[in-house]
Amino acid sequence: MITFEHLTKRYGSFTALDDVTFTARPGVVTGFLGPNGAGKSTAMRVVTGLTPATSGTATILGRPYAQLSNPAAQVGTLLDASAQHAGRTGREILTLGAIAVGVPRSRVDELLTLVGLDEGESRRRLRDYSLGMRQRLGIAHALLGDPEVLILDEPANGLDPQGIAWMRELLGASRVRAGPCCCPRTCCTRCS
Ligand SMILES: Nc1ncnc2c1ncn2[C@@H]1O[C@H](COP(=O)(O)OP(=O)(O)OP(=O)(O)O)[C@@H](O)[C@H]1O
Repeated sequence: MITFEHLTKRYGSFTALDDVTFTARPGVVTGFLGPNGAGKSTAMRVVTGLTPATSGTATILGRPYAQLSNPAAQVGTLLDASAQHAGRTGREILTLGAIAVGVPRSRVDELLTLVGLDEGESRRRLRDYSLGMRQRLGIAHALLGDPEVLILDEPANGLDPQGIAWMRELLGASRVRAGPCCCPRTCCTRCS
């Protein structure tokens, strides 16, 4: 569960978040929608402790991120798929992550398979990855500790259609669809 209570974030005189209150419930995929500049990424940065709030609170599983007892097993984040050392290979990045959070190296192989980065691709450097490959690696990184909560900022950005379908499956989107689809297009994935 993620909870925002009266969260406000100001950059100087500019208000990026203004008194935001909501709860993202467990077992549900909660989409965070809004126009460019609405403050979506800012909210995710605040709840993951990367940016301090001006006022109000943001908690994960009832605690601020910094007070989580075992953060990797509690929350996985993908906020910027390119925010890794560009000279490291995908496998090196995941292996370093696995060491940092204390999970076995076998988890790296499991996740590389899960996200579809095969042996050849996992040995290429991040700077040579496409955006979609970076996203896949970032998702693997977020899943390292098998966390209870996932916070993903535009995770489908750069994924091909097959990748988007895979992402929907991964997030269990089919389990949380509410109501019948009213889309008149036969190509709509909700109708198929
Ligand atoms: N470090 C910063 N300093 C000043 N202003 C910032 C900073 N970070 C974000 N902002 C501003 O806060 C507002 C919200 O930005 P944010 O990146 O959270 O929006 P967003 O909803 O994620 O947008 P997008 O859909 O384009 O990704 C924007 O107007 C942005 O310019």
